[in-house]
Amino acid sequence: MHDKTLSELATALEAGEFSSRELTAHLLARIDRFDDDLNSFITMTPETALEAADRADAARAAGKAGPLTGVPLALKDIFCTEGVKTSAGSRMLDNFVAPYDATVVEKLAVAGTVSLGKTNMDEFAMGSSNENSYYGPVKNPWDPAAVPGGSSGGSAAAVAAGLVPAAMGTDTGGSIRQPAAFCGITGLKPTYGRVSRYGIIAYASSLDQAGPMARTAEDCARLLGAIAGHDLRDSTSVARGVPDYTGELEAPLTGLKIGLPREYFGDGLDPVVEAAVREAVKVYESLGASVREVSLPHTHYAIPAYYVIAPAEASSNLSRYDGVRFGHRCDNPQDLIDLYKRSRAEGFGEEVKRRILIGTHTLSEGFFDAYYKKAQQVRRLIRQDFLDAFEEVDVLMGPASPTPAFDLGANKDPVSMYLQDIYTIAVNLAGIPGISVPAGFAGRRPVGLQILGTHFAEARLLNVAHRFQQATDWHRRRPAIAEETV
Ligand SMILES: NC(=O)C[C@H](N)C(=O)O
Repeated sequence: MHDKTLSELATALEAGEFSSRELTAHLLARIDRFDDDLNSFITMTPETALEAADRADAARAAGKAGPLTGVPLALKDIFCTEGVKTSAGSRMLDNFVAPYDATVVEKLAVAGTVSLGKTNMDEFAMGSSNENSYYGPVKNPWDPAAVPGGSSGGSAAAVAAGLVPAAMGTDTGGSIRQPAAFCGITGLKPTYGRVSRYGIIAYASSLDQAGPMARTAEDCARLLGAIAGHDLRDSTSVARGVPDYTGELEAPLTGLKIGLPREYFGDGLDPVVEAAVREAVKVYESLGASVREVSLPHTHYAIPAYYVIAPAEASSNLSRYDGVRFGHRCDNPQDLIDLYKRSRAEGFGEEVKRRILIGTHTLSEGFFDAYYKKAQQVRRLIRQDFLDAFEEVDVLMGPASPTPAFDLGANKDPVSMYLQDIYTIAVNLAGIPGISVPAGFAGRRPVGLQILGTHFAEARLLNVAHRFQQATDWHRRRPAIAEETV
């Protein structure tokens, strides 16, 4: 069963080949068997999963099943789930049981999906390797010496290893697309405002966006349809109808105009990654697309602008963890200041502290204009680069990451880790959608092709990705662990 994609599982459930309970029990057994080593889950919820599976089977028997009824999945541990620990990968929230469901969680439950548990992640989504988790690093299912990417590394690894057909991630600067690329799966970051952020633990509120991670674009289309939409509880969610994202998957690509940003093929790009991306572009030409070079001239400002804006917003969002209301509280505080100081010193990890310090500094009096305001101005220029490019072409293509998955422990210096985000973070600054699809290998390690579209062009991106997956089989390749039986 675990060799099937989410869409294939939905069809099999509908045909009565097996029940949701059987499928759920099978995947829970796989997680039990393989995840001690992989470490892709922080919390498993087997009892509630089996109950949800039974409800799904009952709904189907009563003729009330929808397209996702009974389909198992997992949630990054950043989505609040009522009655379940929601840690954000941090010691600070190790004791936090969310009192309510995030909108995404609620919508997935209404759609009849079955959550198996909460996946590992970089602490508060800060990282590109999953090495910043309080719960330890996650291994890449393709190669245990490699990282799975981050921050949604647990979600990506769980899908690649065949523990779940899909998982939810969040992407502030690449956290869905880069781990998807490193683990050889498909990951979509929707337009900012497409999916409600209500109940998602906030990192950088003007950049955070949730999206699906699965094996195929078709699977992502089904899931996006279930989670997208306006939400009165998130004022940044956009009041705009949700199209049927599966409806346009098959549209032919004749006449599609592809732009290759010159800046995405420069220094620092691994030649094997570049070759895979260029091969993928040739596949598109054979499908009737035309290709031209374009320029996104402010690309090199994206990392500095992001690493001012994201820490600034994080320093403000993370000020709520004070040891008073919830989260980690130090033992025997002497007074209020001691309580704040020690609770925060003990609860946060190193990278989170670094970003709080940077963010607090850039927002402080005398520095705000020089850093934060300037970064916001640069952000506008970056957004304009994309809008100009989309006047000329329909989609942009390039690598999701400059290298394939790197070795655990290889990027100890924070700046070299930040440089990993070179091709993904401008997309968040601009608010546009992006998808990473499997496009080859560098040795055993997968390579991702990133496809970008203008605001709310998700249906087009999914169509472009789906057609590629009909013409190639990279997304069908599986690591040895996914072939192993329990
Ligand atoms: N959260 C993300 O999208 C990952 C990014 N590397 C960051 O650390 O901010």
